[in-house]
Amino acid sequence: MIRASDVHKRFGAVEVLKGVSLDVDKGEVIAVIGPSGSGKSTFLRCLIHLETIHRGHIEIEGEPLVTTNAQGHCQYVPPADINRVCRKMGMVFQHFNLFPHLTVLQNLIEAPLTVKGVLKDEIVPKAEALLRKVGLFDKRDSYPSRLSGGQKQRVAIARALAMEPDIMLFDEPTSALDPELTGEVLSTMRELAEEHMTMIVVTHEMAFAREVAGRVVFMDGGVVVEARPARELFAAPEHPRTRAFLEKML
Ligand SMILES: Nc1ncnc2c1ncn2[C@@H]1O[C@H](COP(=O)(O)OP(=O)(O)OP(=O)(O)O)[C@@H](O)[C@H]1O
Repeated sequence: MIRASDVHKRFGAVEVLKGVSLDVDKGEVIAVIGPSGSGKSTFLRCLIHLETIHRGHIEIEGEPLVTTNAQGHCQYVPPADINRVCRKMGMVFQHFNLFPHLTVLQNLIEAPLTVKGVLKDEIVPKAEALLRKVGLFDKRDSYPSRLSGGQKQRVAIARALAMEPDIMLFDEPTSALDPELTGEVLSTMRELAEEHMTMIVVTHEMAFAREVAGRVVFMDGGVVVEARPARELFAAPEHPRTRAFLEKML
């Protein structure tokens, strides 16, 4: 569950998020769509504290990450709490961000061992089960450089899942892939959605947004223009900007 309200973010003098609000319930799958530069990735990165915000409130699974008082003073919770709150989320990036010097299995177990202090005997079978789930058990001992882009991204998803997050954030997970490799990644994500994982997916894959997301958020110019059930938004966009964007994309 995520509650984000009135989130503002600047890079230097440029305000790229101008009061973004979004509530995501447990088990919801949200697709965030919109033109390039509209602030989609920045918003996602703010949710998991890869970027700091200048104003607004963010609450993850009922716990505050950052609040803003009546005087407009923005305050994050203490660092230990930031880490604990952010560990409730896993993130998958456009460019996979796997550790190149570690094998596939080592990539999966690294954070559970070092960040969570899970015992190796406990995490290895879990990691192996996750690799089976994403269809890559046979790549257990391979290094990332030997994998295709689609395989790397499925490892990245399994690695995020190894931390047992409540929420998964995906930042354009198929944008760096050749078109023939996007399907395998999208079907892994579709499976997660069917298992009722709470997911926010920043994507240019309109078919995925329409078929898998429960709700679609259209962002433009650093604001949420409309956020509605996927079927409704695609069938009858309310805002002219949404309509113009969809006409270009579909
Ligand atoms: N680290 C940064 N420093 C300065 N400006 C940034 C930084 N990151 C993003 N921006 C700017 O913020 C704006 C929003 O970028 P963002 O990546 O969030 O957009 P987006 O909607 O995800 O775009 P795309 O679909 O192309 O990925 C852009 O103008 C971008 O250039």
